[in-house]
Amino acid sequence: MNLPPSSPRTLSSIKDRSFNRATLTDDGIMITSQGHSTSGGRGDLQSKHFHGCNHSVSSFQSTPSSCFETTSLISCVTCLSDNNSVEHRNRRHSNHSTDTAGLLNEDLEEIPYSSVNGKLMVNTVIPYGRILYAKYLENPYGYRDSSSNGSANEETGISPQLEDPATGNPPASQTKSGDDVVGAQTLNGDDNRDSSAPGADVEDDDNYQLIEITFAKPRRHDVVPKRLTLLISHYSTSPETNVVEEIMGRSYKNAKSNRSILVIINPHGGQGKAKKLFMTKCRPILLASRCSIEIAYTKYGRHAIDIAREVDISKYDTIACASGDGIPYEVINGLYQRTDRAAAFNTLSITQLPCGSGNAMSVSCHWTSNPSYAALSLVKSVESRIDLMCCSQPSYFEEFPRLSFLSQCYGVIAESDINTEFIRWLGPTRFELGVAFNVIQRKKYPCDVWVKYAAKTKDDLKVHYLEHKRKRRRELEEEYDDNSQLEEVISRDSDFVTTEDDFKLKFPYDHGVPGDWEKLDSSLTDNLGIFYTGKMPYMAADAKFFPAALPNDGAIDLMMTDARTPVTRIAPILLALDKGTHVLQPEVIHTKILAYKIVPKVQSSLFSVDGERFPLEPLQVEVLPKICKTLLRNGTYVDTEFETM
Ligand SMILES: Nc1ncnc2c1ncn2[C@@H]1O[C@H](COP(=O)(O)OP(=O)(O)OP(=O)(O)O)[C@@H](O)[C@H]1O
Repeated sequence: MNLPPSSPRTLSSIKDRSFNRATLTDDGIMITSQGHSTSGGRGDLQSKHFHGCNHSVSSFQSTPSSCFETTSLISCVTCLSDNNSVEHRNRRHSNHSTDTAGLLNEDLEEIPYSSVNGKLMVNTVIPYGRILYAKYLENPYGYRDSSSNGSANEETGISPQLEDPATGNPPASQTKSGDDVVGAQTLNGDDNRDSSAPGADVEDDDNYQLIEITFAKPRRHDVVPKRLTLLISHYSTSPETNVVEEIMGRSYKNAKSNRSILVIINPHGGQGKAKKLFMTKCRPILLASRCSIEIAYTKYGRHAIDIAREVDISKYDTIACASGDGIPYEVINGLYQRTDRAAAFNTLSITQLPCGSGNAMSVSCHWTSNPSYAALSLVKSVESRIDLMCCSQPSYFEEFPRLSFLSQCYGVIAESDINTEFIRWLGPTRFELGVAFNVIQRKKYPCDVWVKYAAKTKDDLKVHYLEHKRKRRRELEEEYDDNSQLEEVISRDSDFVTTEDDFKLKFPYDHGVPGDWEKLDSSLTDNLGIFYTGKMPYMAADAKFFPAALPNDGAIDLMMTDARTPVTRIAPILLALDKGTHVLQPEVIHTKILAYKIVPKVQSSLFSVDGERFPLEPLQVEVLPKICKTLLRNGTYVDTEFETM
């Protein structure tokens, strides 16, 4: 428990008057008055740079209703919010003076951490979505933060103390004893501040408590943890309220705090950069949020299957794959092979920190391919249920079918994904080159396909999509405008319990194709170009292959093309992939299905399942509804804007 000072004694005798005062608003902690600055011109520095709010933009940070942003903007508070948001830029330019924006973004980025405790503009709001941790500070009366024992992991020796995000080292301001120095400011007033300076009004000190918050602050393309000490009025809640608990409650609304995470790092992932990306971009955010983390490195191909098969599920609530999409695929399959698999899927949320070359899971679930933003999303996300797909082929189904969370493909895309691995050094370009090469050749991949439809036509599909999406949105936003009810809805989703029955296949491979499945017209399947099924909207950072995919609508999205389609038509279709509008084109078949079987009729080719090579054998797949828990930012996939297409 994070207890306030045990006596209502005031801070009025504290000589130091340099802390900013703040209050809690619906959106975040708002600075209400400035402590006077004695830091040798920080204020000057701020005003000097007043005009330059230089935000960078990344296509996956566009989050109109993001929990990371504030909604009521008194100042340009989003400069402490999502600086990569297109929405943010628009609002900034329409609603606010760039002056204020420039101050917060530019200057705080250039100056050391301690300066965050200097003058912050009045009305600046630090959104709850950015607050990682709050605690009462030790004060001159000897009250100590009773909650600051953190969650250091004894086995790994990982300390929850903040580290330099760039190096992973403790910050220079940490004392040898391990006590945190609050920036350059201490309550005993030995920082040469002039307590009689203007702005040091003392009359209402009774109503303030000294609280340190740690928040995720934009720095260049990333977010990094920063500390800030504030005098926070408890009249912003009620005098009896524990302000720190109130801040933590609002900052982790619908999210689980203090996660216990097993991080699996593929050291070869992301062309060998995965470990460094995790250590420098993700770990500081997780530790600042008081998550406990243990790290396991994959030592050989498919090692993550063994790790997940053997992991002690009582120790963790989350497995975070600091990798590409290959490791989550292996983790899901390792869990599936356990005798206690239902318990494993009920206990653990499987998530990705995008440190690989293919990061579709993070783009879809955390709405970003940036590792630090994904770490922030991880700690703030809602535990949500997603459907998986169960794949059976003759060579392995009797031992264990394979679970797929992302996609299966055959034809042009499969060959471009897998058969271009020898030019891996080209990065994502290799895939695009492969597709272009195969499409120009108009290469055909004959096969037979049977499907069990969930929504057959494009009109049916739109209805299905809108019904499921609106149902969820209605639950979250309209019907449940009261917070307690909203929490009820969200917990209803995460409380869904997987049982062993949920793993039983409705359509076992050896039972043959059921009579109510439809065989697709052979004039199409004998000339197939692309066969692609998916459960997440993005297959890569700029490939919105399945704009109608939903986390748990109980259906798989299928798209197909005919290899005879003229190149002049197929080229614009492929070029529309970043917008997702390719599925609207008449040449593209787009449908929702519950299950399918595909029997290839070529001598040499392959299947790609979640980016892994699978044998050229008949493949039968069915959806397993809501079987897996993951972390979704705001409880949904990234918005694809499919309804407005
Ligand atoms: N130590 C290791 N040695 C060899 N292979 C490994 C090792 N660790 C993991 N792998 C394999 O690396 C593959 C790719 O992993 P991941 O998806 O994390 O990386 P990636 O950078 O996105 O690569 P890809 O471009 O292949 O998707 C997986 O099949 C996994 O089994």
